[in-house]
Amino acid sequence: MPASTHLPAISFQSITKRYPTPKGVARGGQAGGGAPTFAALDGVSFDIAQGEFFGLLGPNGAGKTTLISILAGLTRASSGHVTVLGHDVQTDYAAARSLLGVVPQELVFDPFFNVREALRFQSGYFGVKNNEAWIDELLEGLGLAGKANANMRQLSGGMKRRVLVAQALVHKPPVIVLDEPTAGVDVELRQTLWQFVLRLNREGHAVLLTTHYLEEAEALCSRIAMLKQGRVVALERTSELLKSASSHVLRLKIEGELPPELAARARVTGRSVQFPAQDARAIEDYLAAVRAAGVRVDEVEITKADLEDVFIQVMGEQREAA
Ligand SMILES: Nc1ncnc2c1ncn2[C@@H]1O[C@H](COP(=O)(O)OP(=O)(O)OP(=O)(O)O)[C@@H](O)[C@H]1O
Repeated sequence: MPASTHLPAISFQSITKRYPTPKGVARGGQAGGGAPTFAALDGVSFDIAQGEFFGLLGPNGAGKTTLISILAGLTRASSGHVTVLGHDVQTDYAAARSLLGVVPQELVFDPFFNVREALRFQSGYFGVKNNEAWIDELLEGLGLAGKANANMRQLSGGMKRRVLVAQALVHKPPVIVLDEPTAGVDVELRQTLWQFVLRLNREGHAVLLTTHYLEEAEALCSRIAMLKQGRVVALERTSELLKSASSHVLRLKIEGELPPELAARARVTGRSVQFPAQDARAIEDYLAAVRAAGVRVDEVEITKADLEDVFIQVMGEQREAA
């Protein structure tokens, strides 16, 4: 990799982004006495190292896409700086952009090209010549080889997403940004995509991933930042985050409805409920409380906490603190 190794792949330095407050929303304050605004991002700072696989997580509206838009130079921060391998995304845009491969959330494509042409065009945009060998590798690695001559209009949504990934990687960027790349995507594409991205990561490419699939983040990311209402509320190695959570989870399958005070402490998915449980005493207490509420228990399981449990715990703590 050409960049000097001590530089972070990405550095977010005190990023704040203010938007006008939509009518009827009570959130936020006033910037400089003008129209009311709210902070979609509020002093966000963290670095991603070269070669790191980093996860950016947060509920809807937390500010993930806004942060990525600022990184990609599509949106301007109200204050703060972002650098990509030392290049500022505002003052040194061309250099920063050429080091980034951004896979956007939305399916945007040119309907007049076939797949190979779209990739050649994108190579030209980045000034990369004689790129056929890498384009072939992208087509192969992303399961697109059979569609190389298909027009973009004829592709299914999943295939279009593969092309978007290939387009973002066509200039072999050292920093790869994936904004919810697997939303609504089938198992096969997920596996193809992760295999290919993991290969690039092993070869030294840094990856920034946003996803709502926490099991993917847990499996792939070595470090994770959690955003809530524009602020970083957790920034840790994934292994440390998992250790910090309640060590176990009591999972029950129930018949009936939990009383609200118990439901508020559980993760409820239909008939399945899960309680964070530090020790055997907590497990006994939850079981007794469920029984006392007259709710029938059909299945009981005690398992280790996963990233989703941590996420719910961190977001819950933030809610209580607020
Ligand atoms: N152009 C805009 N004008 C005004 N408000 C905006 C604009 N873009 C985003 N927002 C607001 O900023 C906040 C952060 O939005 P953002 O899309 O970054 O969240 P997100 O974490 O990516 O959410 P999701 O998981 O739903 O994609 C939200 O409250 C959103 O409504």
